[in-house]
Amino acid sequence: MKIVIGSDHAGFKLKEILIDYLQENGFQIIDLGTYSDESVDYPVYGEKVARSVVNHQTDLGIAICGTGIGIGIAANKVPGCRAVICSEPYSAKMSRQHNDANVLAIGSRVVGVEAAKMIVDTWLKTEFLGGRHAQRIDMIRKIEIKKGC
Ligand SMILES: O=C(CO)[C@H](O)[C@H](O)COP(=O)(O)O
Repeated sequence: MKIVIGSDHAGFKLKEILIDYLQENGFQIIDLGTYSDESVDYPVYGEKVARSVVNHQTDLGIAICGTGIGIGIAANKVPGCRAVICSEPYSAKMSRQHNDANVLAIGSRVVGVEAAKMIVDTWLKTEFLGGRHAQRIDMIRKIEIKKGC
């Protein structure tokens, strides 16, 4: 599975740790930056990660900023992106099963490294259930069309 990952400066260190962790576990990683802890703007990286997934260059995306909130909001502005901001594994699991979330946003200032690994593990191994949930995803897509996205 090909995973795209991106962060701002606040998420940089956690991004590097998760890249090593995921590569050790057999995932192919595309790292869209940032590449240091010099201050940058999270919307740039949220958009990059979301576009990579929505354009099918990668299967799923991980986006990290200080809280996960800003980068998750930015990612969700890209039509077709369903980013979820998660700080515990239950929501990570449900976001895949029910919402077919395609980007996971994590707050490096909110969750510790081991918790982040657990959230990522859960999210990546859980599959979308389809059925009634697929109809609801279709309704979300229709909202995007209505907005003229
Ligand atoms: O969490 C974030 C957005 O939701 C950012 O990482 C955070 O706002 C960056 O803050 P600073 O520039 O003070 O390091």
